Amino acid sequence: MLSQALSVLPLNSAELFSASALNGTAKKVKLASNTRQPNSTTSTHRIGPSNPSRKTQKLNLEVSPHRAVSAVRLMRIELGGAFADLLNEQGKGSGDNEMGYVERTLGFRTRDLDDRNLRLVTDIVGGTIRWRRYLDHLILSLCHDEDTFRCMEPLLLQILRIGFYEIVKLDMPPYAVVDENVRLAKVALRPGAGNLVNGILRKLVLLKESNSLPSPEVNGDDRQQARALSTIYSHPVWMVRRWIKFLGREEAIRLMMWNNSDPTFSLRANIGKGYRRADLVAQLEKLKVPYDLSAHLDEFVRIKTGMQVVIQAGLLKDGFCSVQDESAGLVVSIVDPQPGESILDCCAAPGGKTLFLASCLYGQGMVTAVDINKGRLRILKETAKIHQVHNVVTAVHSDLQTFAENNHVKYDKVLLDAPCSGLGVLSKRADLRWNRRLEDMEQLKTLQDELLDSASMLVKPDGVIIYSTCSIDLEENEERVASFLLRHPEFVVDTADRYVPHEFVTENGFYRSNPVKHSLDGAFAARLIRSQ
Ligand SMILES: C[S@@+](CC[C@H](N)C(=O)[O-])C[C@H]1O[C@@H](n2cnc3c(N)ncnc32)[C@H](O)[C@@H]1O
Repeated sequence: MLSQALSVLPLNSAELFSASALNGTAKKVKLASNTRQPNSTTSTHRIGPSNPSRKTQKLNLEVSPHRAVSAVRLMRIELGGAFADLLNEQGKGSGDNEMGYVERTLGFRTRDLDDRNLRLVTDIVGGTIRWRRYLDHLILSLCHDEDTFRCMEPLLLQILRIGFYEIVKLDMPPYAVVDENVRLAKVALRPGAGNLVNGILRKLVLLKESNSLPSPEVNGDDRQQARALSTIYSHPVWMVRRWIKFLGREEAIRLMMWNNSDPTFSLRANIGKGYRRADLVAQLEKLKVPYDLSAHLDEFVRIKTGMQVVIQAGLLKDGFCSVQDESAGLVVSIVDPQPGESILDCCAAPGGKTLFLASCLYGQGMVTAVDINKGRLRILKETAKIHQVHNVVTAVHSDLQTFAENNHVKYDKVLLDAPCSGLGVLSKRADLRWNRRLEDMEQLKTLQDELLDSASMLVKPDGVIIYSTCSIDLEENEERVASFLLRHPEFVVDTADRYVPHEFVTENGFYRSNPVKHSLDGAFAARLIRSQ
């Protein structure tokens, strides 16, 4: 299925050792030698009894652990498209699991990551990915020639990107950054790699200190201007061109700046388990995590920092709360679930909206959660149990089209949270901008139309279908709805005004959150009533 082909899958380790990080070309690369002799500070340790299965490992105390882990994680992401944020890994354990990758890639382990190091890894990885195009522009301009850049080993390139990001965007003390990254290159690769990093980073420091970092001129025709902006704001050219066309240049720039900013996260108190926002707030205060109450949704709070603390306190694992952006919570407001209703969630996994919908039923009614992806559906089922809403959730593993053809039950409400480009969530999904291609948009639109047709077969007379995406793209949103209404005149728009604050309602009566205006992820929903 196209949707599966477009999804971002974690990297398998065999690929890690055979694919090229550069331009997606499949050439054999040597990341680091596993036969390297231990250097003077590399000692052999048996890691404690907490994991007896571990064999003797080389522990390197010389390199800074967060840089080594960041470089390896960056390679994994670039080579395989894994998620960039720690939320997708299991809190503290993520550093531990990751050490296996570090050892296989670099030939040594580092000290285990403490909380501070974990935060640094998240910041460095997220920022380096976001700014990749801009950083590469700087690196290229400081390389001896273009070939040096194009043929650079993946690990060396990541070390340079980290150094450039730390100096240019984090304004860290430059000579400490140079020393640390030179050491990493020397130990993980070879002395000559360290010399190269030293030379290039020192040139960068001089340019920065004299305020003369090279920046492309924004002039020429539309394409040339888009190219320059795409380098300055570090986005793919096709996205920049598309946003300039649909949003205008100034708004496109504001959107890119939002995408490059540190993401904020929202937490939803799990009412299914009897917790209210006041309980969540009490927990956050106990943990000293700063928060803001959501202005739009009763059970939500926003946090800018402290996600690690929340994870480690077990609030997510125990089902006390969920991470859910308010923009997604507002889609559930558009569904307006009521106790006793039968609701079909067509593309449900991993279940963010299903769980919120189910908790609003207070034990009466049913959410049928369909998804084509078995693994993601398993997560949905497990989380429904933890959240104690499993009594009102039925999970069905199926292609929606097959389900619609074979299932004769009709539902009061049908939510189609369609597979989409994710262009509304680029601030949180740092790597996504580099994985999307213009060609994806056409394929996604076809899939969205097909899924809408299937979903519409499952709505009762007078029932409602809600079409939603986490995209800000007109063609995936308004245009899909317009095209659906032409094919299905039996549906009419029910304006979103009754369900969400007016500031989120478009002139056509749809729900739309705008990252720049609302400081939330971008999302869209249309509520359509079946008249016959
Ligand atoms: C945007 S995600 C859904 C997110 C989910 N609603 C949530 O809030 O967590 C889209 C989902 O559509 C599923 N999907 C894609 N094609 C499908 C199909 N033909 N039938 C059923 N599910 C499909 C994908 O597996 C994916 O889980």
